[in-house]
Amino acid sequence: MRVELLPALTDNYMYLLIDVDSKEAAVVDPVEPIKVVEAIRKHGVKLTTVLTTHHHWDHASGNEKLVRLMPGLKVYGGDDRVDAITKKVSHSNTFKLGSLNVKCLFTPCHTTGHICYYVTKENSSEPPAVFTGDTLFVAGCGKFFEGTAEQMHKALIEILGRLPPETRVYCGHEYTVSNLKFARHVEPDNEVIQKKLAWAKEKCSNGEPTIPSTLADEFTFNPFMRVKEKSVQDHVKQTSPIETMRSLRKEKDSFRVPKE
Ligand SMILES: C[C@@H](O)C(=O)SC[C@H](NC(=O)CC[C@H](N)C(=O)O)C(=O)NCC(=O)O
Repeated sequence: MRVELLPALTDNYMYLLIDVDSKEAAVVDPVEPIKVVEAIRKHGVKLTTVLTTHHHWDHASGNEKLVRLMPGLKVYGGDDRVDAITKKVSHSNTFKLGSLNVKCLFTPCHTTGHICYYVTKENSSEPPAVFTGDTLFVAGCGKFFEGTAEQMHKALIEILGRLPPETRVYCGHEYTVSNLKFARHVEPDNEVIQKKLAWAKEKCSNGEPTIPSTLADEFTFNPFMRVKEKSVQDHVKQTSPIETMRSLRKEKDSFRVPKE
């Protein structure tokens, strides 16, 4: 499989997912359809599928226009509020994209109908990929607009956290630097966070993406995936992972990101 990053708006990512064997492609959250059409032409692939992570305008508002430009597209999503939806999916639904297998992971919390898409290639040593929308970001997670700490704990730890550690994480926004500044505030003695922050600042100053990450790496620097760690629990003065999740989210919602 091949994944092309397509930056959109100010800090969103769309992704072109290509099955190299069949040249069939899907696009994740095509908020800027013209850029998608250009990418399809550039890569000479056949777009058949739209994977929508959630209904927010900065992810789903390009669906209608893309379907008008390319009639016949299948539009997947987990919420009736997703524009132009043709295939409503739920947890563990699977389908094929050429030779790739796509599995839908229901991760409600940022929105009630949020879906992550987990992609594997059979009989291949290629690492899997997961498109996490606004559930899991590099070093952070989405705001709990329509859900609870229990739901985000389930999404991050029990669903995404149990995928193979080498799984590549493709998220919905470029928030890595600000997320790592919050992670550093939570765990000032965590050297992995310091190194990842220096790396992410360098990438961003060169205009390069910090995506993808891996699930194994997220467990080393993402405070929302480290809610079992004593250092993280101590920071928020909690002893349970779910209460730690709740407290971290509350604190980050009003965290003032330092300039440096
Ligand atoms: C409605 C739509 O705009 C979103 O939900 S975007 C995801 C959301 N982003 C923000 O609130 C913007 C601020 C952000 N902190 C930033 O770094 O620029 C979100 O869930 N953010 C996660 C977070 O931890 O802030």
